[in-house]
Amino acid sequence: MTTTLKVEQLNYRRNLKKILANVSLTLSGNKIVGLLGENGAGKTTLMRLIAGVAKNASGTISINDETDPATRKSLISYSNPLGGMASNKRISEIKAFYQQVYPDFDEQKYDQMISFLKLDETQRLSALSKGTREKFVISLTLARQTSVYLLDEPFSGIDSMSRKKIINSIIQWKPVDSLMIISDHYVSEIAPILDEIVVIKDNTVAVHKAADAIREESGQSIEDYYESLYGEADSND
Ligand SMILES: Nc1ncnc2c1ncn2[C@@H]1O[C@H](COP(=O)(O)OP(=O)(O)OP(=O)(O)O)[C@@H](O)[C@H]1O
Repeated sequence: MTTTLKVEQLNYRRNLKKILANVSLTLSGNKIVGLLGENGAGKTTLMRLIAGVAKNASGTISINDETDPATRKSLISYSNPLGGMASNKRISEIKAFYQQVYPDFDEQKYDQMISFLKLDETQRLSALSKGTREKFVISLTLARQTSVYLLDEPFSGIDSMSRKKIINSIIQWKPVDSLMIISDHYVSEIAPILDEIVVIKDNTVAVHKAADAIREESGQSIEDYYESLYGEADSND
């Protein structure tokens, strides 16, 4: 079944500060969507709201017309940064925990990924470098077989060679008919795998376009187009 994620009239404040306003977005089909925006634009917040980790927003979020938060959660694999895990836990123990909690966890796929990413399962969380920890989070997130994947800056600490390797492999790890949303500041690196672009600017969705349409209509690369949104006068927004 093709996945449809619908966000309607989402408004979210934190400590009285407006973070997201009137966010409406429909993403549908077997796609990889780039979620772009400056630091503090609200990308993580939007992912956390979609994933049901952040609460108390007004508006509705549905996946395949399912709005119930618990059902929605079961359809989403979110790249949780493992902040709640005890740092003395080994990779193998955290994987076992994921397997227990998520019936959709595909062990074979996980094994393929940790071998591809050369992770040592005996290492403790506290001993992992930033990049290695991110590789582990990517493996855990993509090992689940879900309708929606939310990858929040998954490669920020990963060295450039591994990053390219992972980006090139994401298409084969992503289940057919699933929807994947990736936020990243390395726009030129992820651009080749993106089907659509969503830009969060001034607390809302400023752009939602197909990547090919951007290239054809503007004659620019995704990165140049994205940067041009900030170079021009705000009267264009
Ligand atoms: N725990 C928090 N308490 C108060 N405000 C917060 C908190 N976390 C985020 N915010 C605010 O919410 C806004 C959006 O932050 P968010 O982390 O969603 O941005 P982002 O687009 O993901 O940024 P980045 O690219 O730097 O990761 C920012 O103004 C930020 O200051």
